[in-house]
Amino acid sequence: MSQDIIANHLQHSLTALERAARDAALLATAHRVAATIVDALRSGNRLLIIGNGGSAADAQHIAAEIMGRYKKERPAYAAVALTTDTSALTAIGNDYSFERVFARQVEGLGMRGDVLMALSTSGRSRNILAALRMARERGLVTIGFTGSNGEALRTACDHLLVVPSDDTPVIQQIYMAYAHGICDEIEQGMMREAAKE
Ligand SMILES: O=C(CO)[C@@H](O)[C@H](O)[C@H](O)[C@H](O)COP(=O)(O)O
Ligand SMILES: [Zn+2]
Repeated sequence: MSQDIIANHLQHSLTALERAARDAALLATAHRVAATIVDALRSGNRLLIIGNGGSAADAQHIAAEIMGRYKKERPAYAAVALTTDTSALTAIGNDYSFERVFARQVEGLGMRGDVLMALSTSGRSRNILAALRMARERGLVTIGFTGSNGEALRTACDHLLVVPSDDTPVIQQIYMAYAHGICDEIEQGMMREAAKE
């Protein structure tokens, strides 16, 4: 092992990313996730995305790819990160509890057929689990992105993408690599379907 902390991080990330890229089950889940989101968007439903910390930033990043554009010029698709409204987050956190910050927004905004995408490296964040339970109650499709210790999310999610790492930053990097691939597939899938109309 080299003394170079940054080089070590890159090497460790690369090894985990190579493992993730070769994982056929993971790739199959990612294709199902993209197809699920295309179905929902084409039906006029929305993609809601949640996460804490770095994953809150990732939630916003993914929503921006879908609402803005990934690579191609096309109409906007309905995606929103529930991590951005500081008034809602502080009011709900203050008046109820931090555990409710996403569940309450899912209760208010989520409609049957919408998709909730939950990013949690540990799979144990209580506000994420509470939001997934609320999503089920409201008839949303639930998608989880997590790391190898995130099996707690399994029963709460219709589709669970488990990245083969237990290191929080590396999990985030790999699920963003998958998320970019999924955004590409969503954009191409939506444009293909629109061209048939
Ligand atoms: O970005 C990082 C670490 O890389 C942190 O901000 C990290 O996201 C936070 O500790 C989160 O609270 C972790 O939550 P989760 O992924 O376990 O649900
Ligand atoms: Zn991070």
